[in-house]
Amino acid sequence: MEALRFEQLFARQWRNLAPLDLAPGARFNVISGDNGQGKSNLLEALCYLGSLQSFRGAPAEELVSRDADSAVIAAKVSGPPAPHTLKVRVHRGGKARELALDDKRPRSVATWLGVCPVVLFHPGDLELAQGGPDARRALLDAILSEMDPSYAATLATYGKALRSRNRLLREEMPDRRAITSFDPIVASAGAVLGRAREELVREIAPVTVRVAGEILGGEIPLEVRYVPRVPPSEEAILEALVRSLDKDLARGFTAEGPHADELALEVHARGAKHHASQGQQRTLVLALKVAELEVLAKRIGRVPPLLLDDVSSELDRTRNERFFALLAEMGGQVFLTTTHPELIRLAEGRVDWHVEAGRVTRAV
Ligand SMILES: Nc1ncnc2c1ncn2[C@@H]1O[C@H](COP(=O)(O)OP(=O)(O)OP(=O)(O)O)[C@@H](O)[C@H]1O
Repeated sequence: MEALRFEQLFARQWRNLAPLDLAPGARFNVISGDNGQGKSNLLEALCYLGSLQSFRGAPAEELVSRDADSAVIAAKVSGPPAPHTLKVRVHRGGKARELALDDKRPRSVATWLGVCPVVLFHPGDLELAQGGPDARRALLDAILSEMDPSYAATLATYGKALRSRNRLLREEMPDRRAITSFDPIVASAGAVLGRAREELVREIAPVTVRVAGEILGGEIPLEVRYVPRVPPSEEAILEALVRSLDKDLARGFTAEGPHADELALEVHARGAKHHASQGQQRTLVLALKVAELEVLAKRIGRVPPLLLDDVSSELDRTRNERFFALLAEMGGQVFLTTTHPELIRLAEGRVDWHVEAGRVTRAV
């Protein structure tokens, strides 16, 4: 399968980066440097070009260099069906960002997002194994929204209806009729979300288990399952909403529906949060990201770039080596940041970059 690749990256006034104009390697780009030098800022620029979001949740204000009013990042992207150029200008002070796709305003944000989707791992993703179900649901929703803009629209419809229903549940004199008027929309949108998530988990679960097994060097009894609160059918959700109305009124929120579904990650048949070692949790999260990459590649017919922030510090030496061996077998362009480039056991197709005080140079 062909890969989507960043062929040229340009940045001006982006965070602490000095003016940047570089031609990344087609396979592995190892970005090293001490703490606080700008490695993640570089990865954030690539991620923003692909997803129009900062993976640190930063507003535009923070992306612009402290002594500038606006920042520009741009890239040439190669890969089927055609090469493209992406250019974004973000401003300080609330002015809307400007997007140029092949030098023209894109027809929609969805058009832009379809050009070069990326898969990102950053240390905050450990929340997927160590935190509650919210982060895991959000991962499923993010993957599905990336693959299908209509999923994102259904998610927005569901969220809006749920918030309205919850607001009415909390009123001093709740109006049952008004509350239940939202049930059909919660049920129909909810069933679409639940079925799509169930299907996605059927695809990512075997990949996650296989990859985690490979990194851990053997079979561990690992399971990845979708556990819906209510079976994802319109009738079942509607029935559950009716059944729990009295309880919902007492608690002031809607208990039933896909907002309460779980993506269960289990080791030895117990939740990874409490029963997996830190190394196993990290492995599981990296394996989930590789699964995301594989599933996304299959759906869009191209391998998206993989961005790994500070991945070498997540695993011990042996597991690191196994992880990099696995990456070497997979196709596609990879960018990874590290403070210890010597720990990155990649021989072929490797280009090293060094970042110091925001200046990015080719390392030899
Ligand atoms: N808008 C901004 N303008 C100027 N400098 C900024 C801006 N935002 C962040 N920085 C600086 O960028 C640096 C952090 O860069 P970055 O997060 O990329 O570090 P890193 O090399 O990934 O480090 P670590 O290894 O610690 O993760 C800090 O020195 C910070 O002060």
